[in-house]
Amino acid sequence: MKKMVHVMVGVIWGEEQQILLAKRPEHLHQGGLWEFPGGKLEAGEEALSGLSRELQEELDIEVLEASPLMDVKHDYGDKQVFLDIWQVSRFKGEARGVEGQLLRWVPLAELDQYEFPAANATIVERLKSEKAPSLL
Ligand SMILES: Nc1nc2c([nH]c(=O)n2[C@@H]2O[C@H](COP(=O)(O)OP(=O)(O)OP(=O)(O)O)[C@@H](O)[C@H]2O)c(=O)[nH]1
Ligand SMILES: [Mg+2]
Repeated sequence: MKKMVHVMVGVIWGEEQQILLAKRPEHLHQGGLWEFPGGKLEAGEEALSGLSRELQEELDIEVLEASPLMDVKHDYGDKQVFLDIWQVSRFKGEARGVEGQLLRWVPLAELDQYEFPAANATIVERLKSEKAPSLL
């Protein structure tokens, strides 16, 4: 059986209800597509710690407030992922692409215009059916 990779994924909300997207470098799995920042949970690591660590490493921001949104399992054939998706409603610092990745703040209504890995379709649907956390 293929092993399932546990991935922490952050839906990061900006002050004007935009969401932060990052472009995956071409050479990586699902490269060239847009994604929500995040990465693999390490052995023995708590979910929120893993999310905070990944966002610190990739974006140089400090997560101040986050809550679980949903889980998505997806089999890419070459790789099976368990996406553990959290919404980040408050953070400290200004996000930058530490690993050279392109970043873009995208209004919810424009998410459809971006190409995501297949597993992300259900996340985008879910976000479009909801309002930004600060408006709830
Ligand atoms: N970060 C992120 N990963 C996603 C998304 N959707 C999705 O299918 N994935 C998959 O989840 C896995 C995440 O791995 P990653 O490459 O970001 O992991 P990482 O940051 O820890 O990098 P590493 O390879 O250096 O350990 C990839 O297989 C990627 O294709 C998403 O929206 N965000
Ligand atoms: Mg990553």
